[in-house]
Amino acid sequence: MAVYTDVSESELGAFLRDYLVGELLSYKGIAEGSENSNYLLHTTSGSYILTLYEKRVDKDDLPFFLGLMEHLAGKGISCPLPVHRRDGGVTGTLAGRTAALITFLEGMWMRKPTVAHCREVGRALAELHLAGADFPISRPNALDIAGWRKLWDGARDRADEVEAGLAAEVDADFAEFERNWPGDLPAGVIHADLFPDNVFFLGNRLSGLIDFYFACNDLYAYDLATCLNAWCFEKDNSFNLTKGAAMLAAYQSVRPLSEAEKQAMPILARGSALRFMLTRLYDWLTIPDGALVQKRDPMEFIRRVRFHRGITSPSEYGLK
Ligand SMILES: Nc1ncnc2c1ncn2[C@@H]1O[C@H](COP(=O)(O)OP(=O)(O)O)[C@@H](O)[C@H]1O
Ligand SMILES: N[C@@H](CCOP(=O)(O)O)C(=O)O
Repeated sequence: MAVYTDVSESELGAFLRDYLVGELLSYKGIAEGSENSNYLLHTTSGSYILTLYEKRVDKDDLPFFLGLMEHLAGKGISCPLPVHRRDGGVTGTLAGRTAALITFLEGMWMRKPTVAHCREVGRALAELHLAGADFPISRPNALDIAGWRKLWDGARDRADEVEAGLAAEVDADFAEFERNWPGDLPAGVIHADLFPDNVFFLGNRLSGLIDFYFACNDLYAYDLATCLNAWCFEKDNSFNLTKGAAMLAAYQSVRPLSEAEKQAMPILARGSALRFMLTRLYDWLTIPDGALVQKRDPMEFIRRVRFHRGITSPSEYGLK
């Protein structure tokens, strides 16, 4: 459960007086998510999500994240909107944390995504890339290779507790990424964490995207590689070629990939898998047992790294 910070009714009531959202009727902590504390609120004017920003969100980045949601929504992307306070601001302080209120999005995330869902996500990701292209603020990716390195420095000594030999394996990957990571591909605003729990559906139709708190400027194809990792592997860790092909074709129906982007897909997918393995590993080793958050398995993503290491052609992802 991701509620790191408790909020009392009186504190919340006082916080809401700065907004034009009516009277608080009820609120409860949301069990899902892992980065921030989230509450679902019902007021006399409707439903809202209250987010209290925790450790991985730098408060100076909030104008980027919240401004991006407004920008994308203005371009027709279905995503939450920050609710403005009476004084025009979009953040306040609650229970000692910076906090924001955002609009509630209808829909639910897919525990078992199908080919049709993967297709919808491919198209939505490309639309997001196009819609974000003229967003005026930029934010470097804090989880680029240098950011991975910092996580690794904090986890390496204990990595072999998770699997014998993991430290040496990841060291070798780093050496290759630091030598061969592509730098000159098309780049712009990316979501950077478009996993199934961040995409809502009503039936088979995508109803919206949430959780822009890793969004940044980086390679578009890297964002697509993250979606391949997040959506197109089965529970037994096998890659589902039909899902991959559907996602990639749908993406390209909106934003065709250049030949260089296609050729870079194996290393991008492998790097993206390592990035998620590292945040998971770091959390696995540092979050105390019994904390109210569901820890995610780092091994799921080292298996993806291994899969991508064996890819010799982008066509093995179903890329045309
Ligand atoms: N705008 C929204 N509308 C409806 N539900 C939301 C919204 N934002 C978040 N949620 C709910 O809160 C959960 C956690 O949100 P998320 O942004 O993924 O948190 P975290 O950043 O901590 O991972 C989501 O899985 C969803 O159930
Ligand atoms: N998607 C990441 C974890 C980030 O959690 P989210 O709830 O903010 O999407 C992973 O699977 O490791």
